[in-house]
Amino acid sequence: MNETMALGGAAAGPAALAVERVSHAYGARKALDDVSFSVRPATFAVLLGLNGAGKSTLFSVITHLYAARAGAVRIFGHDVARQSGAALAELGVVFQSRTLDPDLSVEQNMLYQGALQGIGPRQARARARDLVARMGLADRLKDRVRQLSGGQARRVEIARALLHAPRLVLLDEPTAGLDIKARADILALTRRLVAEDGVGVLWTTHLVDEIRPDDQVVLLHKGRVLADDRAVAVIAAAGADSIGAAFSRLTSGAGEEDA
Ligand SMILES: Nc1ncnc2c1ncn2[C@@H]1O[C@H](COP(=O)(O)OP(=O)(O)OP(=O)(O)O)[C@@H](O)[C@H]1O
Repeated sequence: MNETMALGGAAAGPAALAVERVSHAYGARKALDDVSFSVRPATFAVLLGLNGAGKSTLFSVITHLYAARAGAVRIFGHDVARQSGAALAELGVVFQSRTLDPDLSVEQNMLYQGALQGIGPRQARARARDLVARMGLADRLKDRVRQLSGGQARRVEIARALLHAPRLVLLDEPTAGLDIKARADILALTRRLVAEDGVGVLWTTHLVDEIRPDDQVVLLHKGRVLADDRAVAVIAAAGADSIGAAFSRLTSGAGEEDA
């Protein structure tokens, strides 16, 4: 039985995300080398890797900004290259760089996204209000994004990514640059989406303290998947006593021939 089946069971319908033998290169530089893993629905999965591991490249392939040189990506069974509309309808994305308009209000940013997604204005307004409230920002709906803290703006970005009710959300280093409290808040809110709404999450980070024992961890290093299992199992398989120690053990020396 492979790890994917162990994590979710093979008979439970399509994976929220299936990355199948994906490779990508920038010229001669291999950024992703035969990457495969999957994320079951309603699962919090962590894509863990150091700078340059290939995490952002993988996000670009999953969101179809780049066409993979080889392999396929499926979102709830829909191939992102051949059934992009159906695949992307199930997907919400929070990119690493800030993408809100600072001069528009929180609500205007949300409604703009609603228009892009083809959601009617009444429905978009109601959903925006609900999601912003769930992110703990009900009283900031009419404020300009410029007036928010970095953590609050991140929460708006998460709310915006959820506007079209996707069942899979990708977050690329969402806590980068935030203080400890803001990081913890965003992590807790995102975990709640998994537990209460059944959203599948792929959370990219290089910070091992964001990982819980039961989380799925996909360890990406120099474009290759070195481990894919629950954190406790990754720790045990590496003969380590923490995910940090397992990470160090698994990555030391691995893939040096490509450096
Ligand atoms: N546009 C590009 N052109 C050429 N090489 C690139 C480009 N983007 C990324 N790379 C290279 O591909 C590899 C993977 O980079 P990528 O940005 O995907 O990693 P990452 O894990 O997201 O790192 P970070 O945490 O720093 O964003 C690196 O060696 C990087 O230098």
